Amino acid sequence: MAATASLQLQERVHLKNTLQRASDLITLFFLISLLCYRASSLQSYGFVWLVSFLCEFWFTFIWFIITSIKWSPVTHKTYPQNLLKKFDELPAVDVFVTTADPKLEPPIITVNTVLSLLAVEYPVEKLACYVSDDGASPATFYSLVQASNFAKLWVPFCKKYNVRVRAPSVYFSTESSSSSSPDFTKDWKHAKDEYEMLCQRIENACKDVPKTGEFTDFSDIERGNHPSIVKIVWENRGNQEDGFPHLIYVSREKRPEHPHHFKAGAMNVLARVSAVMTNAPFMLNVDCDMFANNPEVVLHGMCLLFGFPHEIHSGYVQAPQQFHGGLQDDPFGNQLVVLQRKVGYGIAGLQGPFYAGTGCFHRRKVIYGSPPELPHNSKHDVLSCKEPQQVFGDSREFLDSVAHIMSENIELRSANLLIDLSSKIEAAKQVASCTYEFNTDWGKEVGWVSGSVTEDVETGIRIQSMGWESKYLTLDPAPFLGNAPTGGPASLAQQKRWSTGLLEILVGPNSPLLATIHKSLTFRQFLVYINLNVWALRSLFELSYTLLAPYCCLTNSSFLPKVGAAAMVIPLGLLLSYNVGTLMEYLECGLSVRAWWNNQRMQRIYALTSWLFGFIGVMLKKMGLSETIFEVTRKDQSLDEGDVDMRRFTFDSSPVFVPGTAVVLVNVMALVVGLVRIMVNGGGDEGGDGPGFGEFVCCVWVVLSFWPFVRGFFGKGSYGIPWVTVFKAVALVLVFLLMFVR
Ligand SMILES: O=c1ccn([C@@H]2O[C@H](COP(=O)(O)OP(=O)(O)O[C@H]3O[C@H](CO)[C@@H](O)[C@H](O)[C@H]3O)[C@@H](O)[C@H]2O)c(=O)[nH]1
Ligand SMILES: [Mn+2]
Repeated sequence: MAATASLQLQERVHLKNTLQRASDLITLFFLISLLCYRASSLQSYGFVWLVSFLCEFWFTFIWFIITSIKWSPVTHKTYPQNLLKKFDELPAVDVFVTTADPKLEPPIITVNTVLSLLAVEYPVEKLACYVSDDGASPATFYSLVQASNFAKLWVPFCKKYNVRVRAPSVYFSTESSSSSSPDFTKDWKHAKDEYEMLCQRIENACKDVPKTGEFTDFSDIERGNHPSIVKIVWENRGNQEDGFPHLIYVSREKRPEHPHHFKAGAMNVLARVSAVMTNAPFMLNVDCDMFANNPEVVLHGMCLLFGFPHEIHSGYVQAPQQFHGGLQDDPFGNQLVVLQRKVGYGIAGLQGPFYAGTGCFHRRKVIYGSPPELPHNSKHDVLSCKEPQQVFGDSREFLDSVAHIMSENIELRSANLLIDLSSKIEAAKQVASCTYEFNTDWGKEVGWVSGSVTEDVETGIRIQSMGWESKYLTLDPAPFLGNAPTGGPASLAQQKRWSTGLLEILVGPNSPLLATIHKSLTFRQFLVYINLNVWALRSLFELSYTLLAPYCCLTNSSFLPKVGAAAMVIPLGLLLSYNVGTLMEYLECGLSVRAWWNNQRMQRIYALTSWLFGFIGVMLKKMGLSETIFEVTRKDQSLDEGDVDMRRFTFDSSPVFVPGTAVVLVNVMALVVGLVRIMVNGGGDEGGDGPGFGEFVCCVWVVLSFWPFVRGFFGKGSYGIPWVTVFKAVALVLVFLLMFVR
């Protein structure tokens, strides 16, 4: 190995963004002007002015952070062809897939992800795929067994014909066999027929689960109360020509009296189970719906792990969360395209992307808490002051595996993965037990950090605060593609979980603030995390600001300059520069004006629904009144582009819809009252202290942003806002009127 050290594996490319900077600065200029205007006349106005000032101060603060994050975008080009020239042998990678609920996450989705991973371009004896099933579902296990049978045909087929998308459901929905060689047509047809049969069998198994043989482990168990189940679905013994990687099913022990820490808990079990079995120095983790969309993805990942003079530069390699089958114009504002392009590349130029929970390559030793080796760092700090079993738990097999991983240069030393897996099952079950982590550092200094519902970001902070940088793996075609939620309830629930978890981090032991002061998180990376961590807090300012204009209309006052006044230039300039600036970003990324608007309005909706509940949830948790839980997002199997209904906002009776409904009611009411008053008494911009053009524009803007809710008042079934929600919203509106408008 390391024969030709000069061969480049990656290249850092700076992206030009002069226009972007100018546009962001203009908006910042208007924001600051607005603050100065408020500050200069704070005395002469009352309460409304003060609230406006505080909100605008907050918006300026956030905009300053965003401008700073986006300032110097970079991307890294990767050269996998050099990898193969540079190293005689590639390092081993353990691949982790998590699933939690066969109803919300149909097994066929997991199967497609697993098949795409088994078929990647990488030496098969260097890969092992572990599936964690928190649902302890025999249907999921059965599906994996069936999938491994299909893989015997699918993996060679993909490699023989260099198939580009190796998730069969996606491949067969887009490719056809026409105009190809007769050989290919025959093989294609065969693979397609077999895949359809696989789907059929899996569908049947989901209805009527087998209970004999291998499946007896699943009989008479509850998903929250059962022993560890570890099963080797497929063992690659290295004796077949067209082999494919090991496939192992893991369902960790669960008992009602022990907390299981949701996904963080599942990841930690995967880390340990894989350690006692194959112990690869690298791990790749994906969610069950995130298939490998680029067959060379692991090679590209290795380029970023090995492409730098010092490993400190790539503690982990994160691919962006990209989605497939997205609805046209992004009606739920969750495809994150512009965010990844503008903010993502910006972060890539700082300490590196935050860990997003899926599509990420990790170094095992980093997950185990190893700081980067620097002259002033004593090696393996964690290990130096405590006994290994206090840190890692007391499985002998596991401790041996740790010692091996922590030893010098293991990452490139060839590991023999062709071991007898079945001899490791007992050790694996032990480390998958629900008491294994007691009195150890797991979930704290070692492994995935548990305690917040965004374990991903928190784990990333922990890693970066040791000084590690991370790298952003962007490829064309995209490295991985997942499933973005659709409909109101699922989208709002996901945003609620994110905002909850992010705020939990801010006030927890891994707060980026502490990490910057006491550890090695850089200042601008701190800004990256602050921007994320305060989502829930943003809701308070957005809510206040949303209520300002209706308040003014109802109380015959104003918070914006009048049309004739010179100061009106400021809010007008801000409105223009912000909207034109953000619209340009969407157009630049090849998206439509509609997509821009949908994202704008969904941001307002998320802020006043999900993020607000995130804030309340964290407050309740801090007061000890409730716990935050990880609600799994429903994964839709097929998104039909032409289906208008999929794009429409849906509701259920969840309280999360109440504030949005109330906001619409207040704003509509304010518009009516304000207009009637002007018609009767005159006023508006010409005279008096009453609301003018500015306030009316604000009310209309809010109503347009909440258009899905406006439609919801008239919709039927899940398209309509349930009556209970409307009643609760009316009650809130009454409270608002009684408190502020007398
Ligand atoms: O108790 C649990 C709960 C969830 N999961 C798995 O976690 C993954 C993510 O769950 P999902 O419902 O899809 O959440 P998303 O909001 O789509 O996930 C994003 O946000 C999460 C943090 O909130 C990260 O963990 C994910 O990686 C990231 O993709 C899925 O594979 C689940 O099967 C478990 O294994 N055990
Ligand atoms: Mn997901």
